[in-house]
Amino acid sequence: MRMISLNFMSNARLRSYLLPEVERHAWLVLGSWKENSAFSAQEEAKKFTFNLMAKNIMSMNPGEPETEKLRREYITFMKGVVSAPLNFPGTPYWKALKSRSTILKVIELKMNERFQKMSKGQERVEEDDLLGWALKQSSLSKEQILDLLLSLLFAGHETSSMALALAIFFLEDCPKAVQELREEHLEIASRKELKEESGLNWEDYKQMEFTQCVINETLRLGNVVKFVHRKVLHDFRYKGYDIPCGWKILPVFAAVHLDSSLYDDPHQFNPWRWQRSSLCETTTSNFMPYGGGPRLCAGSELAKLEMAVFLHHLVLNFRWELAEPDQAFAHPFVDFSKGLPIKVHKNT
Ligand code: HEM
Repeated sequence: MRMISLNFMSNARLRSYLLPEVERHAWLVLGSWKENSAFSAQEEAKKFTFNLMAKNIMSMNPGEPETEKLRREYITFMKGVVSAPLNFPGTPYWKALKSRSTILKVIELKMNERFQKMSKGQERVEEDDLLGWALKQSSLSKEQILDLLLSLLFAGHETSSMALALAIFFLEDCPKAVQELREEHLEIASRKELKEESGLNWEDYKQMEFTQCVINETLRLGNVVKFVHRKVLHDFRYKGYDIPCGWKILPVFAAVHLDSSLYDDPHQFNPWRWQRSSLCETTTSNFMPYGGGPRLCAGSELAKLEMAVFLHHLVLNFRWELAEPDQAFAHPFVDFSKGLPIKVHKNT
């Protein structure tokens, strides 16, 4: 299943297929923003990443009733994922279980429809999605495919939308970074205008150097995934402590990312720290927002691309401010208590 995910988000697919898709979905969301009216930036970021995933996993189109229903079910599901396990009508846990089974039914329906089409040779070119790929892998059972699609829909939109919301939040408080970001993207946009090109390409993306610093700093300070679960496979000794085989351990990334011996002034949003070459080389031990080892995030390159492309159009087209004060908290997933309400003004 990991191999299918990795192939689906391979470098070649990112360049040729997913980049234009990401840009199209970013525009769909940003194009609907209304001047001077307050809305939840977190919800908008979720809409962007969810629609992108739903389209590329199961060819579900943004805005269509079934896609909207699935998105709403997902929101209910997420609200109950970390609630007390009280399974009686009305509790968040009960609602989450109901939503999970509705989501699985929708995926199963899509799977059956596709299976029928494939057996009749009626598959359409635009349905070159993850579901199609998974069905062609005869080694996967129906349950495994359901599990793969559900996991990717979850892994692929909750984290990157939160990272994007955090970037919007940190940047709002750092006008100098917004200014530098805007200059970088204006340069890319004017170069494209000279060449009479439309639509971002891979070379444009590779020019987004300061943007990558903003993304790194957002992930370091925001800690979208604070820790992961691991099981100890053999006895080992760490810093004088004996850790026995079979124990569960939680490597806490946030502790590393906010360690003042590794990062100066670690609670400060400072994207420029990533411009220093020594830190740019730091990937595995000091900076691990995508985890590490054999379970390293399969979608890290897609996540970076999503954030960079969204930020490109955001800074080129809008200025924004918080419509009311809000704060990110971890419970244990990072969330904004008010959904990060913002107001935008179009750049003239
Ligand atoms: C900023 C955004 C993201 C962050 C911070 C993030 C973080 C992580 C982390 C920490 C893990 C490791 C979990 C563990 O070791 O137990 C992980 C796994 C995973 N992520 Fe991401 N992720 C992001 C975006 C994405 C996206 C966009 C996708 C897919 C479209 C994705 C797909 C996956 C998958 C499939 C795994 C499981 C890998 C495996 O177990 O083999 N992630 N992610």
